[in-house]
Amino acid sequence: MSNDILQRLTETLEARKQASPESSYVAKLFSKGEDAILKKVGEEATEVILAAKGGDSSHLVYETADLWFHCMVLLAKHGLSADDVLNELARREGLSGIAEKESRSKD
Ligand SMILES: N=c1c2ncn([C@@H]3O[C@H](COP(=O)(O)OP(=O)(O)OP(=O)(O)O)[C@@H](O)[C@H]3O)c2ncn1[C@@H]1O[C@H](COP(=O)(O)O)[C@@H](O)[C@H]1O
Repeated sequence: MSNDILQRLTETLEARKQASPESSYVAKLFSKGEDAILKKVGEEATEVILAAKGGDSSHLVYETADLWFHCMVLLAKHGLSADDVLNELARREGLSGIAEKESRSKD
């Protein structure tokens, strides 16, 4: 799995912060402020649930991409990026490894 797309998208989102609102979808969303971004995250999360219930796997992937994308816009708004989330997941993986080793050593 490659994180290149996340890196490129992160750079694009950062660049959109300086762009004029009418120039692009992301620039317009940034200009509307955090509540507009949060609204999109909420809508896309609902669409993911409906897609999962609908049983069409390609639709589920499509809606999940929309949700991940809007979460990345939200992270960018807060000066964060996908890297911060990946680091948190890596940290948890490390923790779960430690917990697993601890439980094995007790056996
Ligand atoms: N990955 C995405 C991406 N995923 C989803 N979307 C947009 O998110 C919106 C999804 O919302 P909806 O499904 O509700 O559709 P909508 O009715 O058009 O949305 P609203 O106008 O109601 O907000 C659509 O307008 C999609 O085009 C995205 N827009 C942009 N990107 C990436 O962001 C980059 C920068 O985008 P621009 O700012 O448009 O250049 C692009 O190069 C892409 O890589």
